[in-house]
Amino acid sequence: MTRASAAIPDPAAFLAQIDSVRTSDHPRFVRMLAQIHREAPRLNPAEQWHLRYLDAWQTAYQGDYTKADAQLRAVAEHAGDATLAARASAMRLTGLGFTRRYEEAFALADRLATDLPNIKDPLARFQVLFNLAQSMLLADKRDLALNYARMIESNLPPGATLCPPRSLQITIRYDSPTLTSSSPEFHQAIETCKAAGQPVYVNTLRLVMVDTYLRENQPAKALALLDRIEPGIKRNGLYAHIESTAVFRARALLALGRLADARTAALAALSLSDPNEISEALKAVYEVLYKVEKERGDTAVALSYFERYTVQDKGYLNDVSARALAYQTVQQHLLTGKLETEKLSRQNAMLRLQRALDAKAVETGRLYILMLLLIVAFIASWLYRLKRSQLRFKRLSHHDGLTGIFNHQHFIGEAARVLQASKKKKEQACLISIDLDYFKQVNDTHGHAMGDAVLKQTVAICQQELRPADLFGRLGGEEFGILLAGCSRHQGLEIANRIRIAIDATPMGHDDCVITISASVGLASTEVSGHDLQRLCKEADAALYRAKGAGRNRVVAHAGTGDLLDKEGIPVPGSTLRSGATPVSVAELE
Ligand SMILES: Nc1nc2c(ncn2[C@@H]2O[C@H](COP(=O)(O)OP(=O)(O)OP(=O)(O)O)[C@@H](O)[C@H]2O)c(=O)[nH]1
Repeated sequence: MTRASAAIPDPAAFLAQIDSVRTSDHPRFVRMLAQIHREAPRLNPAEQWHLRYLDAWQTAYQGDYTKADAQLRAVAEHAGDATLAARASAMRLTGLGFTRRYEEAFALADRLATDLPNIKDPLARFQVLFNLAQSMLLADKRDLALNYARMIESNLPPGATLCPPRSLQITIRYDSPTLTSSSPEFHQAIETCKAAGQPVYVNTLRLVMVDTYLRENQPAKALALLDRIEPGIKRNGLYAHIESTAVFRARALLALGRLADARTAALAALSLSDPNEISEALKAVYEVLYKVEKERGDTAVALSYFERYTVQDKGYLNDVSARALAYQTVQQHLLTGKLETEKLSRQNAMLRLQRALDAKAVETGRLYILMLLLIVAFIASWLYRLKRSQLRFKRLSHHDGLTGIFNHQHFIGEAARVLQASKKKKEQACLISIDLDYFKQVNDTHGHAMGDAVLKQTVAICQQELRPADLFGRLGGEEFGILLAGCSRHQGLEIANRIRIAIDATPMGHDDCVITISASVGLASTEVSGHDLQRLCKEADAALYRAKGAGRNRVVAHAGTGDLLDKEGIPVPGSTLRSGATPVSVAELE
């Protein structure tokens, strides 16, 4: 929608301008308001709400506080503009006071006071503070009202003058004995507002001055001042001022003894208000009428006015106590609310603490479980290592470090056990004793390392000829023992000779140094020697000794006739046991 044809080129600026002349030039305010209303359909939503606020303000200005309150509430709740909402709420405070909705007024005052730090717009802040001061005045909390007035004074919005806070301070001190018609601050406030071009404030202060003259029993001065200010008051059209002017005029005329004029003025004042309402103004009007009629001697009419006066007086007193009560009630509610909130927040804190404790307990529990698991894992790993080293030590204590086969001690122990079992099962077994020939020469010629390599390779060759059940051990330097379980003497001789041949035939040593070596073998069998290990050892050693003596590289079996093997390794009774080209002699033992 275009605004090219609009008479008001910038509605927002125009609205701001209307806003600024509300009290300084009220007739212009009314004219401008009517002007922008003609263009209302062209306004955007924000401008519409601003206009509605100004309409509400004017409604309150004219004295229709109930209607104004509904309008202001709509602005506060739906405008979606925090500043305008604060201003509308501030305006509502005064109207709620006038319509005697004191509890609502004080509750709203409290909300606004709490929200004050968030109200950043200087004009809105000014308006909130101003109306808060007035609501405190309503509750007869003059000290609080003065505090708000001073806050306004020390923090004026741009373009504002000292007029509003100064006149507010005078209003707050209204009725106080320290404020007289000659108090300099009174006159200074009037001058400040005059200089600021604020006729509404000037009139407020002058009306307070009129009332002060009346209280000081200076009715002539009061009347003179009223005569002077009445045209301006009528021009500005502020209902509260018009009503006060009429009432003060009646009071002044009565005090001057101008009974007929006083009566006329009082009836004029009465016509401005709803006679059934309770107000300070009506109370004053009925008092004037009662006194006028009494002076005139019309007792019946005087009595009827007196009755209305007492109703108003009582009503007014009730109203004062109602305000005080409402204030106390709101404070009590707020206090209860605060206590309730504190209680709730204490409970919340307790709950939070409890939750934190529970969480800590769970965490501690987890920590304990973790620690326990760690301890268990540590113990398990420690036991595992212990077992492993036990096994290693056991193995080391049972086996020969160089070749890995049983050491002498373990071999003897195991051999005794196997022989024992063989004896029980009535099985035969053979004990073979192997000794490498001229091994010293290997060490001397090729070094100790070469000797070790030969020993290991000899073991490997022997193992190829053995069965899993056979026992194999290193009995000394280059001497080995084999116990063949479940083995006849002939079988034993075959195995012994295969071992001898294999040793003799296998080149040993390193890559760069290869040698051949032979072994002499002695054999004892349970068939001849029985199952006693000691005897078997002794007789196998003796056979070995004989093999060495007979020229080495041969197998000699102890006793019996099948102890000699031919060159193919077939046992031949009485023949020589030898291999390859090496001439070997065989001795038949015993
Ligand atoms: N390299 C090495 N040599 C060993 C080991 N144990 C013993 N010997 C050596 O084996 C040699 C055994 O020599 P001797 O008892 O004289 O026997 P031999 O030289 O084999 O002669 P015969 O048995 O008579 O044929 C010694 O020189 C020992 O030092 C060992 O573990 N490693």
